[in-house]
Amino acid sequence: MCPPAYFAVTYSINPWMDPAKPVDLPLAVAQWESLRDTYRALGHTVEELVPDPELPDMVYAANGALVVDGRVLGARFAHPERAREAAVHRDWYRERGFTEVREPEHVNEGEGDFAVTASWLLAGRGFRSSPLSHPEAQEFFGRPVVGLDLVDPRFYHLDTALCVLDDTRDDAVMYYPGAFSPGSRAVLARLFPDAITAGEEDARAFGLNAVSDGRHVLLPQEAVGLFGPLRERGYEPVGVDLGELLKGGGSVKCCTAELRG
Ligand SMILES: CN(C)C(=N)NCCC[C@H](N)C(=O)O
Repeated sequence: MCPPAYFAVTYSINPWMDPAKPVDLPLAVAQWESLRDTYRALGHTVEELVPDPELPDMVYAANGALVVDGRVLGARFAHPERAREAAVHRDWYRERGFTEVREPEHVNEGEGDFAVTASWLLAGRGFRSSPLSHPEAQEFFGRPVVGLDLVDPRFYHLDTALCVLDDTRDDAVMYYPGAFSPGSRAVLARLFPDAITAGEEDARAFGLNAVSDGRHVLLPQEAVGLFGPLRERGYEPVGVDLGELLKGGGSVKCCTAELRG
């Protein structure tokens, strides 16, 4: 995770960002710290990246890379405003002893557009990551990639529309069908017949931008419609308030890069 010490909305690269709407920075920091402390209270280790004053979107750490089995596919950002973040992440992994760190050829925004299930890498395209990043990831990780077309600009990254609930025992996900093309919706229905499907209101509250450890699911507290279906499937929803971070177009998952292996 990366503390939002310099978080601000000074440009607009997604429909949620409005530079005219002020950000309450102390509140953003408090909300972020509460998320970090919740992870720690649940027994997870949290590492912190050092924020850069010139990179206001760095708080969305999930965009910096995809890590699977200890192999790191770095990011290449679609917008110049975020381009310099990619090297910060790659350097962090190298300094931490990760030896397989790849600087990608094609645009990919890390876990923003890649989700890891037990069987596949799900990969979003349409707004940010290049379709060419999909075969690049498949080759690098040796895992089958399932490409999914995003069609609603409000849900510009895969992780704004789909959350993996369990990536070990089975392929459990929740998603918002309206974010995907008809063909991709059919693929999701075929791969995940038992998925939780979210309505538009919970999707707009960024309820799919959640993090699951296989038991607890941390998600925006406003996504109330997802709490019941999660409990029915044996998960424990943990609502968090990240209202200030939503002004940049991200929530729980965007703030959390997962280190797998
Ligand atoms: C899933 N993740 C990581 C995200 N959706 N990231 C949020 C990025 C927000 C940033 N202002 C941007 O537009 O790039």
